[in-house]
Amino acid sequence: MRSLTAHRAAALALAAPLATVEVLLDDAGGLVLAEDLRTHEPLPRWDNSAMDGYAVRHADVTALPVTLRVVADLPAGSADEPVVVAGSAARIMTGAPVPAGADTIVPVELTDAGTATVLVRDAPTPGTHVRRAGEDAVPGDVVVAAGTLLGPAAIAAVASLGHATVRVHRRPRVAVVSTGDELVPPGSPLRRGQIPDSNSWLLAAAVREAGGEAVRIGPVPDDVDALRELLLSLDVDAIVTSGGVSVGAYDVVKAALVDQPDVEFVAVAVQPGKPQGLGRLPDGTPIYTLPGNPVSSFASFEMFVRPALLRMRGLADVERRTVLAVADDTWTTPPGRAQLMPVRWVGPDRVVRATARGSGSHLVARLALAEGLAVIPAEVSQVRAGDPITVLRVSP
Ligand SMILES: Nc1nc2c(c(=O)[nH]1)N[C@H]1C(S)=C(S)[C@@H](COP(=O)(O)OP(=O)(O)OC[C@H]3O[C@@H](n4cnc5c(N)ncnc54)[C@H](O)[C@@H]3O)O[C@H]1N2
Ligand code: MOO
Repeated sequence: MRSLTAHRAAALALAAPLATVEVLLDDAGGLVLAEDLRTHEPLPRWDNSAMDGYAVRHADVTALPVTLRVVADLPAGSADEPVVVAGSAARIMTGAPVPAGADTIVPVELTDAGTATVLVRDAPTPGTHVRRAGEDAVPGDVVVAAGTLLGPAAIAAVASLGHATVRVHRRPRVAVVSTGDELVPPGSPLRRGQIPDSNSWLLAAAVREAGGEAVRIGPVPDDVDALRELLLSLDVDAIVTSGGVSVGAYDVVKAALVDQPDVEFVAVAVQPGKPQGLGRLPDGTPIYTLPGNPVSSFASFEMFVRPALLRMRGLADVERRTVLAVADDTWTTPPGRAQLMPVRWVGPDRVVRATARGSGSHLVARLALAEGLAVIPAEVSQVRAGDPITVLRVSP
């Protein structure tokens, strides 16, 4: 059996950052920047006021109180260029350029708020409340680096540089194909033996949550030739299938792809998720064939597909944040296989199994309780209450 780590590496190796496109800033959220954005100007661009008040020469406000002549009125956005000479002040609002001659801002609260003259009752130390040009960034600084996920803060930084568009990696378009003659779309009546297809919905939602665009196909019947034709006709960046990869008489995905030279089927030392396939179709499209049991599909997507999609988006860090938690529960794990146990939090750092039935790969209803996936190494045979365990956080 192949180790969990080795199969993760093989899955990731199939992925590369996708081509880049220029998008409007309004459409950039959640995409990954494809180029370093440097500033050519100091940021802030000029010294400006941090307070509504008066721009003064500090030498004029050492003996207090003092009355100064108001020589200008400077709202934010003012293009005026007054000069503050001895005995004068400029009324100034937060964000307006500090006029020549002035070196200190006196907040309005320390004055009589006059407009022709101003009585300054108290004053801060020299230079106070002046936001200096270049204190955020200086010309040549990389402000937003290639590979940055464009969240609200990064988009603000891009906008502050004055860019209306950005070059980003395309989102992966991912086809999700669920297979199995027993499956019908949710909402359809069920005859004996049939169940609703939940995996194509699970995987499509997981693709979207990983920042991809999902093309949900299915459920498709166990027809080897039709499935092969379908898989080879898809024009997408990656394909994820569910079901049909173990050793059953009707394992359609395996049968449809067994002749593909660049697709391999392996047993991975992990529970759930043992039977796996991956590789490339003749046109180079990466394909991940996940086992059909719903918890296996969930855990396999998390382990093998999600990191690959993140890499296609242009991210360098493709790992989930892990939490070192304490088990508040006791369970056994399969010998010689890593275990991926759905867990939920019962305290800030304490977790229990999402369901007392554990990591059974068919427990799709109780999967809804999972907030994390505990990764128990293959060499551990039992988790006891109080043991430290590593948990991937799969919900916010
Ligand atoms: N003799 C053996 N049998 C099995 C082995 C084995 O090593 N030897 N491995 C078991 C393990 S582990 C897994 S995992 C499953 C994987 O099987 P497949 O990937 O071939 O999946 P199917 O047989 O198609 O389905 C398994 C199970 O999951 C249900 N299913 C499938 N697709 C969906 C879907 N879209 N939505 C909801 N549920 C789905 C399906 O009805 C089956 O109950 O094989 C074991 N067997
Ligand atoms: O590996 Mo299967 O995914 O245990 O049920």
